[in-house]
Amino acid sequence: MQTVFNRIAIFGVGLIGGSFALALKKSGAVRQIVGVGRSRTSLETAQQLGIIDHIADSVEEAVAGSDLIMIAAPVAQTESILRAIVPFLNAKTIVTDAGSTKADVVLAARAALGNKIAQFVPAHPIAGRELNGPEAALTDLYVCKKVVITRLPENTNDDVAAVAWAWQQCGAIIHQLNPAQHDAVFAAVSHLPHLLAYALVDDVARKPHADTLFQYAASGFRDFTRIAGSSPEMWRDITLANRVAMLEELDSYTARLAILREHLVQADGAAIEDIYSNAQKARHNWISAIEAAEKQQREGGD
Ligand SMILES: NC(=O)C1=CN([C@@H]2O[C@H](COP(=O)(O)OP(=O)(O)OC[C@H]3O[C@@H](n4cnc5c(N)ncnc54)[C@H](O)[C@@H]3O)[C@@H](O)[C@H]2O)C=CC1
Ligand SMILES: O=C(O)C(=O)Cc1ccc(O)cc1
Repeated sequence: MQTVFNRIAIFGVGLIGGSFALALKKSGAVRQIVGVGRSRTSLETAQQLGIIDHIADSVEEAVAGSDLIMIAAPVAQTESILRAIVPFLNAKTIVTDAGSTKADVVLAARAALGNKIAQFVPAHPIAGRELNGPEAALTDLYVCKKVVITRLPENTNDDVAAVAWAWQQCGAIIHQLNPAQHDAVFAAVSHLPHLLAYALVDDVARKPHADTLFQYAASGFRDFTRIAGSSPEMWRDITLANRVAMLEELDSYTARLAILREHLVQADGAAIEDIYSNAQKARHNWISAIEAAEKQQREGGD
């Protein structure tokens, strides 16, 4: 059984790092949280909001006295953050992350940490929203949400258990995948949908009559494009980091669109309805499965 963390350092105190901090504080799983970031103003906001107890004056100060380090910055920052950390890393300190992609993060960690790689336990909370920064952080963001740990062969069971325990204190449910499986899954159900939402809003916004279109856009457009309100920097990094898997999903989706387009050219209502019905049935089944799992979770079953 893991004991309470004495001190956790969070690199990137935004939505994800901030929500992790708030949830751990609420559960009593940590004594002190230290924030490190690239924007002083944002760290001061995090401190005023009670998310972090202290703003680190240096990476050395943040790292040397912490038993857990969480990296919750855009994924392309991972290698430079780890390179800054490594000279001060104690043998017992565990480093983890919350990045939305995993194969690139593991490569970055191997390059930066070298023979300290066993101390890095990669993870990804499957929870979030389209808002960013410490103001968007929520204490309950991770309650009943999945966290995927993509453990490395070098990780010890104790270190993986400690990271899992921290997320469980936030209310999360732990899953495990390998990094390639992880990136293939999230290319399909998270990364591609974000690209599509951005593309649709960009397309509409560039039309000469965009104002009229936005004036009449209703809740369907709002639902479909909510995630296009997300951080462009974060999603640029995810898109580039997972480009191979995303290209595969984009090709598959483009092929489906081409089929649908041909049915439209042919005014083939039966074929269009067949695709729509298949999608409607699959979505209903998916929602029912989620609701059943949530009910079981609420009722404490397993
Ligand atoms: N937004 C979401 O819904 C989810 C995001 N993630 C992942 O979590 C990570 C953080 O995302 P958010 O919290 O949403 O973004 P955010 O924009 O709310 O927070 C990121 C923070 O990192 C800081 N930062 C940037 N570069 C840094 C550096 N070199 N050193 C230290 N701090 C730095 C920024 O100033 C900002 O405060 C990303 O890797 C993202 O892929 C994972 C699950 C969900
Ligand atoms: O806003 C939403 O609905 C999301 O999809 C949040 C999200 C964004 C990135 C992730 O890696 C995981 C979850």
